[in-house]
Amino acid sequence: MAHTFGVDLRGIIDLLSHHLYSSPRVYARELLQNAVDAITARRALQPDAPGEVVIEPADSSADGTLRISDTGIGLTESEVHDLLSTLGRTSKRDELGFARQGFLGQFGVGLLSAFLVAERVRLVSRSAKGGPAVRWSADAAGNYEVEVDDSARAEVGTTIELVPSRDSDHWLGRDVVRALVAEYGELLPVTVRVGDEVLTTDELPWLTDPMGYGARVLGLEPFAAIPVEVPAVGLTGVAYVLPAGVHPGARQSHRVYLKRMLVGEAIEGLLPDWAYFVRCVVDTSSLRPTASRESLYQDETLLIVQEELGRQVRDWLVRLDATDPGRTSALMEAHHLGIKSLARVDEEMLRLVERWLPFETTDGAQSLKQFRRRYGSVLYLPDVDEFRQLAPVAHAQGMGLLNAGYAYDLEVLERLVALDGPGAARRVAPSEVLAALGDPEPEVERALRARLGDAAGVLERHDCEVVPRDFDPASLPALLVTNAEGERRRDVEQAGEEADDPLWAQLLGSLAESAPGAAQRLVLNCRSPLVRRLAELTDPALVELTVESLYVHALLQSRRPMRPKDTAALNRSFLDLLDRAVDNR
Ligand SMILES: Nc1ncnc2c1ncn2[C@@H]1O[C@H](COP(=O)(O)OP(=O)(O)OP(=O)(O)O)[C@@H](O)[C@H]1O
Repeated sequence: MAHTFGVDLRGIIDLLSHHLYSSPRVYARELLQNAVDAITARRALQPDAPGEVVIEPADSSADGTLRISDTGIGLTESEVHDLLSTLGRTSKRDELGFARQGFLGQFGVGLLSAFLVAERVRLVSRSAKGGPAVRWSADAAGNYEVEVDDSARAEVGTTIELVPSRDSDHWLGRDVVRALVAEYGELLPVTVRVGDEVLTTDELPWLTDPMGYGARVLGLEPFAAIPVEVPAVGLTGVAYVLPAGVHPGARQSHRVYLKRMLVGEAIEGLLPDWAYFVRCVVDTSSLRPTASRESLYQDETLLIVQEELGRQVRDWLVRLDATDPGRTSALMEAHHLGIKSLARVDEEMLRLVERWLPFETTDGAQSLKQFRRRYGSVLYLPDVDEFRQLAPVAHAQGMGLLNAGYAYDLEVLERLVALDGPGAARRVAPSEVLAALGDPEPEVERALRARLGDAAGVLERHDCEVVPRDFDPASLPALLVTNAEGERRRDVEQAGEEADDPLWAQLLGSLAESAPGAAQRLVLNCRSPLVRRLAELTDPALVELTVESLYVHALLQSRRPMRPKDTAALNRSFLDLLDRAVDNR
């Protein structure tokens, strides 16, 4: 024997309220949507039919119920039985089950959302197709009654009445209803009134005053408003470029209308990730909403839209560059991360970055283009600290260096090389910068080396070898340079010192020993008066103290993290120097 499923309506309402919709507030949207759809259906039969929705909030009606009336197509008695009393039944799908063009609804569950705030829903309707007026009344337990009553209503259309459930009065009061209708329905193509107040506007506000509207919905003055459209999905709107201060990790949140009904104001996925500094406001006729109607279905079509909108923003950037260079440079500075990330794969964006984006260089902030013009090729260091350490030295020798230590810098420069050839940019090793430094006067070097015998213990303790050189600025006495291998060895050594397990410490120790030569080079500047005086010292203890102090100072300058051994050296040398200074008074 065949049976049909029994459905527990309370269970379904609980499911909707707790798991599908984010808040009972959606009841207002669902009722509005049904009213607008009914008007759309009627206009298909009678193009000149009136189109108006009127809402009477519960606190202004005599019996404390909320009423929403429309001049839509209405329902016949058999439609009431068929559509209102069967879950999932809808008039908005065709025989094949596809959502019908022009309608907002499609699932056949929206009316149930009325039970999120009402204990009883009553409907009175007269169909444009003829037949007597009907009444339908249902409670949240799933009991309903239908009654033909031709005197119930004279005009074609429908009135729905909600009897508030316990603790839900505030959802049906004027202030909340007004706010909800304005939020969801402001742009609907029919007149919607709450009491006497019309809440809909005829024009799309982003067409009449794009910047003003942007400031209103974003809460800040946009940098620019770019008109966008994707005709294939009936999408039109504006992409707002935000002013400085958006975090690249910020979630995208776009304001999306579907057939002029608000889906949400924090919809994701409308633009590619790189465009994190752009917020869209769009209306679309055919992107798919999820069943809660609070977000968009992440399907192939949305991906195509994402790509197309990304392209339009990018084209705008290129056009801006041609027409308003000042603004382009301001924009680049505000949103360089997103634009750089796009430049990795897009040649025109790369050229924009090359022309406009300021990089830190030994000649101050400069664009790649300026820098190339001056030096021919871009010599860069891929590490911010290394750059900061070597920049003053390189600059004093007339060598141009660029800091490529920030996100996407390396990839941008590699792409520049791929397009313009190997001469465009090249990574330099710190040793190359050192090679550009001059040799010291032989007698100064000889005297210095003779003194350094007294500091052998200190140098060994810090795995450091001294290289005397002659360079500007003379005020900089020492420079500490590490190679990657040396850095690794320092790490292994430190791990060995901290390891509890002796076997592990031994293994780490043997790894550290395997690399030949000292891990660090302390480049002493023989032009510095301090280093010259070091060469003339006679007290071995003072030589040791001076070398260790120079080492610690150079380490601090290099901004590398201090290890426990380094902190101990800093304390020791500082206190010893202080001691001597006080003694010499
Ligand atoms: N105001 C109204 N005027 C005329 N018919 C209505 C009205 N409200 C609801 N209906 C009918 O009841 C059906 C069920 O409505 P319901 O809101 O549950 O689902 P839907 O609008 O079809 O889809 P969705 O779940 O996506 O909202 C509708 O398809 C429509 O035929």
